[in-house]
Amino acid sequence: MSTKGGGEQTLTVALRIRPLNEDEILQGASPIAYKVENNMVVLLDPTEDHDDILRANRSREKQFVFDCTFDGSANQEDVYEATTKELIPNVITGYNATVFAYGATGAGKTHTMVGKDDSPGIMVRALNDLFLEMEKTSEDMAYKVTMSYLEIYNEMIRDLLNPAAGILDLRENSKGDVTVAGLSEVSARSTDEVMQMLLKGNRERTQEPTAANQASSRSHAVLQVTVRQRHRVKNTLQEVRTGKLFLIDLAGSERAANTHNRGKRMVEGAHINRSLLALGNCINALSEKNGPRYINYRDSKLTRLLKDALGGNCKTVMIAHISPASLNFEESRNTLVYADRAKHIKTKVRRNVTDVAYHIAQYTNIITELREEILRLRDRLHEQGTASRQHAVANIQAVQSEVLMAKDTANRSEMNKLREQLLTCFKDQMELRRSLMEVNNNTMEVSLETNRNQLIISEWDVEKARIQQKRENTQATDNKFDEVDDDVTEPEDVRVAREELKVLHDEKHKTEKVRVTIKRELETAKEKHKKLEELIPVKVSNIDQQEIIRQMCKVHELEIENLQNIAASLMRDFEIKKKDMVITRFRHHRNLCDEIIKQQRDLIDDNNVPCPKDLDELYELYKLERQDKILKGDESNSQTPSLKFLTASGARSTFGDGRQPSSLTDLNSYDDDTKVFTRSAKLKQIEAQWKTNSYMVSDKQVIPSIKSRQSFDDKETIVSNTRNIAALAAKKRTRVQNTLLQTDKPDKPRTLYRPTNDSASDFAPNALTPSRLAKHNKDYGEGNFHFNSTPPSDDNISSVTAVEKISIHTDTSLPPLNEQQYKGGVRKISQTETEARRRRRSQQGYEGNISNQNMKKTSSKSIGKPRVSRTKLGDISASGNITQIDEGIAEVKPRREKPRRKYRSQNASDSSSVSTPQQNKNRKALPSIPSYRKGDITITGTGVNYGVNYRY
Ligand SMILES: Nc1ncnc2c1ncn2[C@@H]1O[C@H](COP(=O)(O)OP(=O)(O)OP(=O)(O)O)[C@@H](O)[C@H]1O
Repeated sequence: MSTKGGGEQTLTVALRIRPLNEDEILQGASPIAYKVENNMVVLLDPTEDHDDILRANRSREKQFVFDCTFDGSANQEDVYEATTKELIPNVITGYNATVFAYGATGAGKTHTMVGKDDSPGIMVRALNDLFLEMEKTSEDMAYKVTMSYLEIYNEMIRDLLNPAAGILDLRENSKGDVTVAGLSEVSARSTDEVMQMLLKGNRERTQEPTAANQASSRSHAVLQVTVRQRHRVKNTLQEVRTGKLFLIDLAGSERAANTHNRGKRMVEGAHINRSLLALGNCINALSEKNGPRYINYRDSKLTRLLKDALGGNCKTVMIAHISPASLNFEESRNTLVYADRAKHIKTKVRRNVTDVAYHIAQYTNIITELREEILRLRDRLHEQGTASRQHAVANIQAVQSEVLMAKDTANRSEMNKLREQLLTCFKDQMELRRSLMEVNNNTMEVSLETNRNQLIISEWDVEKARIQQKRENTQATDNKFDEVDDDVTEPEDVRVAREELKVLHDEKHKTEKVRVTIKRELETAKEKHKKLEELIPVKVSNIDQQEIIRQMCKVHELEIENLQNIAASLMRDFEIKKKDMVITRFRHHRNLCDEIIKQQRDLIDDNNVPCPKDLDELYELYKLERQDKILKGDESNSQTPSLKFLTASGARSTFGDGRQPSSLTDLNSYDDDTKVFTRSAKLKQIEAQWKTNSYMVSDKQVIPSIKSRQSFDDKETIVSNTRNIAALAAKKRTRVQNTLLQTDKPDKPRTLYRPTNDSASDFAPNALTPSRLAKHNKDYGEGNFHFNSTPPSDDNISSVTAVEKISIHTDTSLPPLNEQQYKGGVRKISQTETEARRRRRSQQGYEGNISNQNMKKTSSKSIGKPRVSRTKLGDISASGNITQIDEGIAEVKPRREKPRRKYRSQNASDSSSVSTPQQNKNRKALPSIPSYRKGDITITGTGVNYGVNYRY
């Protein structure tokens, strides 16, 4: 082994003054040692005798200067930092270093070197730093750390790490190197392992209580740490640096007087003192100014072990300890004197380097180790490369992920924006469409309400004309032609109806304007929607998101379709209700005819009026038809739809109490006011006759029973009229048969009656003639107003075309109002004209002389004509048009009652169902009035709430 570098260095001496302990304070000791500045200590002599003349001029205090001093305020860290820390790097790099604690017993040596758990001493701190320092250079250098821990107790060496080894011997080789034979040298790889071994060794150390120290160390403890350092790469010539660190806690010198030791303790003390004396002698010798003379290390095992530390190749630090108590003045002074001498001790510090020249035989091992090192380094590089590659890949993926996320976020944001815009557009469109439907609904309601008011007005016109006619008749009878009073007070209802018509007219225009505006806005919204849809592929790149938006649009289209279906359904309902209204009207007319025929038949039977065979046959045929219908349920069914409709529609029930008629009698037995088709006064009277089993033959005459009808004396008239009816029936039947022969085809259903052309030609242009009825049915059947099965477009939701069709259709299918009536005026019949008519009728035999000719004439011209039939019995049909119903039975349209009875005049209520020839004499033809009251039908279906859930 050689030593390189370094040089001669003096011993570093530090002094630590511990605080006064409790015992010392109790004994009244006073502090006599003080630290002055960083490296001076002042020791006062507490035994100064002022009477001693010889010492009178001597100073009481002694000053000592050391490399560093510590007083009671210094902690373990301060002492370690100042004395030991700087030695650690030197030890690692191959230098020897020794730190030993010197001082009297109880001065604090063990406290400084070993310390406690909460305040570890120099040993723990130095070992900890040693491993930390090696870690710094572990990449390039390989270290091997071994430690041994021994004590010299009573001049015997014990292995504290292996106490079982017993007493160990010191041996010295030829080079003078001192070793302990059999001392265990334990390898340590970490600080923890070193600490565990140190604690174990301390537990094995001999400590006994003395008077001076409760835990007095009775031995010198030597901890040796050897660090071998070499480069990791081996060569054929390897440099190995070996540094040794000795950490020594000496036993304290003690005076028997102070320790009061006896026996074993006294023997221990003697050994301690002898070894310390040998140490002192060595220090004295080493510190001589003239250079060291012979140094007797062999006097004690302690000095032999410290040979290198004191005078050899070692950086040595001595930490002297003293008590500040005046009681320990002598011990403290001695320690200070020894420490002060030690300052002059010089050592030659060199690095311990061993050059290992390997034998050729070891080359194989070296090569193997080198290869292993290469592999290790490669693996390490690979690991680092892999780790860095993985890190790079992870980084790239993270960046890509972030980019994708950002892109996705941007895309999603675009989609959400577009989606919001589309949703807003959809909602706007739906709102507009709903508004459009409401407007259309309103238009329909306005149309219905207009019709209703027009009817009220037209009926009043009829009523007014009738009242005026009656007055004219009265005045004619009284020959007061000059005093005709045309002033008939118009009822409140009619006045209201006229006002309502004006309001409705304005309302219609306003509604139309709103409709146009809404349509325009809807077109704008649709344009916007179209543009937004075009933006979908541009703004949304994600296919799935595009699909989501497209599906959303599809949902919107379905919502529109749904709305269109609702609108179509409403229109259909509206149309059905209209048709029901018309059908019901004709059913009633037919029932009325049935009733008339029945009563006429009863009259014939009751009076034994001879009836022509043809008439009988016709009647039988009629009965058969009737029974057939009843058997088929047509009779009841014919009522049901309209009744159901009326009840369901929320309007007034046909029979007020919600019942439905089961027969013709039922139909006629309910209160008029609740009926859709109000019964005429005549029908009411007929009902009254049924109830009282009486017949009203004139306005004022009531016959209790048929058999007691004494006043009804004109049997001849009845016979005559009956003959006329029979003749009429025969004629009709002949015509029917002729027509059938001419026009019937095998596949056509046989009809009993067809109007001839000539009679049809006489019909009033607006009356409901058979041909018009056929056309009407055809129109209905062919769906003049129909809805496609395909979803309607916006136009057939929104357009009022449908409503207009309904209006047109309604106007066509129902007997129209006279233009004059629509205008609210009634054509005045002048007295001259009235008289002329009267004369004309007189010439034609209407004045009670009814002939076959007259009857024939009447029958041929009365069909569909808005005029009065002047037959005695036929007066029943005086106020209506004779029309044809599908079974070919002549139906008489009764003059309908007014919608509002309250404005019916008293005179009007007196109208008889069977008027006398006298009464019929001057009667004018009344205008044709539709026999239904539109106002009685409330189309509540058009007011439904178009609740369309708009969700996406
Ligand atoms: N700097 C200090 N601060 C506080 N307490 C201290 C200090 N130094 C020593 N002491 C206390 O003084 C007592 C004696 O110390 P210590 O055992 O270390 O003395 P010693 O010199 O080792 O004695 P011995 O030679 O008998 O073993 C212990 O209780 C220790 O805790």
